[in-house]
Amino acid sequence: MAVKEQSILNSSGNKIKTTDKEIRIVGKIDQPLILILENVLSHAECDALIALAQSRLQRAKIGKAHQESDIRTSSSMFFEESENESIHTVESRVSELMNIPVSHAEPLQILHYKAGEQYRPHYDYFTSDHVANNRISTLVMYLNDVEEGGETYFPSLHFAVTPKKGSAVYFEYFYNDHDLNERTLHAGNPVSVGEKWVATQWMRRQSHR
Ligand SMILES: O=C(O)CCC(=O)C(=O)O
Ligand SMILES: [Fe+2]
Repeated sequence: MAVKEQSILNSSGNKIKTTDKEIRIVGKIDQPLILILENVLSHAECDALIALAQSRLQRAKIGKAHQESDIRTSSSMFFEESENESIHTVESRVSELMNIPVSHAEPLQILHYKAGEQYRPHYDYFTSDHVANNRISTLVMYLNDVEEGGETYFPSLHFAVTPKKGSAVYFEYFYNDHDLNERTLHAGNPVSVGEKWVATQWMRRQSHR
């Protein structure tokens, strides 16, 4: 059996304490490390992020050419770094939780899916050969409860995470073993009923800001 690779997060025990929150680990896969986390954001913080994002949403643009694409049919926006008190609080907590300095963080992204919208299976890391400062980990925070559908789905692991307001799924893909990284392939399943709001934090290997 291969040697277990080091993970970024210390996930022993059933909680992770940050300066201002006690986050509960309610589910876990080991290799690659995937954690289901509760109490990452308060309901008030979820509502505030949605309200701030709502007016600034554009049709999701992905890829170098920034074309609209079927890969992701949701709408998205990015907050400016620490653009206000609540964004700053969330960024600081998330960086503590993910055990990566905030200087490695990409801008916090908000995604909004309406019924029928989805994000097809993808890797969060860049797969081209010469990426100098690739992504290493992701936190997807759920800002609302979805009536039906909209799970975050890991097809290689046959594992689905149901969105729950204030909860999150964490995963990392900085492993030397490429198979482990590839197992983090994931999708946002189509929303069947209702809508879905998430905030995504991607972390880079080195400073990005
Ligand atoms: O909406 C989801 O459940 C997944 C979002 C996602 O994969 C991403 O933002 O990279
Ligand atoms: Fe993703």
